[in-house]
Amino acid sequence: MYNKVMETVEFLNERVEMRPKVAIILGSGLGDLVDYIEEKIEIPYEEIPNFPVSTVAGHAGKLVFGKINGVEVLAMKGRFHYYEGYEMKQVTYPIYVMKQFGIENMIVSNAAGGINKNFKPGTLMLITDFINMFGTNPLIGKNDERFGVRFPDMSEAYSKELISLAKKVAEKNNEKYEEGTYLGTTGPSYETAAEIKMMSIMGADAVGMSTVPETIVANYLGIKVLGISCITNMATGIAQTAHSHEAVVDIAVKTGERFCKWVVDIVSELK
Ligand SMILES: O=P(O)(O)O[C@@H]1C[C@H](O)[C@@H](CO)O1
Ligand code: HPA
Repeated sequence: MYNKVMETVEFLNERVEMRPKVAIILGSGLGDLVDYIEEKIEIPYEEIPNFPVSTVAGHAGKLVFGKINGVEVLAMKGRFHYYEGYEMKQVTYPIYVMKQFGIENMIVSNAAGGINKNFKPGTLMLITDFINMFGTNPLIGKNDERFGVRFPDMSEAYSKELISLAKKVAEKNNEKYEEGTYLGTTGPSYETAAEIKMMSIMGADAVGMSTVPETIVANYLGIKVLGISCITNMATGIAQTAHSHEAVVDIAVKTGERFCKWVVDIVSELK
């Protein structure tokens, strides 16, 4: 895997001159953030050696390099989900590439179902911790010490420093947010009411089908992570309405402007 990652990095080094230290992974319906990126260089995943290709509606599938208020960034418009049939090593492959490319801070976002009854569709939730319910871990397999240690610490899965920056920025700009624990599960079926009841007892505030594998690998590699969930619907049993991915994307797009403004303000402070 190490050689494959280096081959991908070499390709990117040849294609772009920028050397961003900040990466942003855009969740379902949140891809409009790329409109805030200037001096864009876009590379579709299919052109990138060894990169998987995204198959989900609402996920475009390209790397976007550029600047936000003068800060160089690398955005992933379209991520890889375990339920698409990828191996965990494929789902998290871009994070390995980011690390070798020089990324130090990663902002990871998602659309999620709200379990905390104080939330409503359109709530932006700062992720303070995760619960891994994928039933597997992206680091399973022989460990390559060039990447990280066998038993990585997860006591600060989401960087306290980045969380406090995000809060400071939100308070300064009157941006409303909540905080909570994100529970990641495989999907692709949405949860049953009984599962949501269990997840609530376990301490989850929101549920989704991504983010946890990327966060585990980023921590393993020594990349600081900030996570933001866009609550697109109340989870099964909390709201009595049936779910659809179209409705999830619709609410994410509608919340997108507030999400983008917050992320732009955070990135601008990461000079
Ligand atoms: O990529 P994210 O986590 O934002 O996408 C969520 C989870 C599923 O992929 C999909 C369900 O509607 O949206
Ligand atoms: O209710 C949900 N469950 C799982 N993933 C989701 N992504 C958006 N909403 C949801």
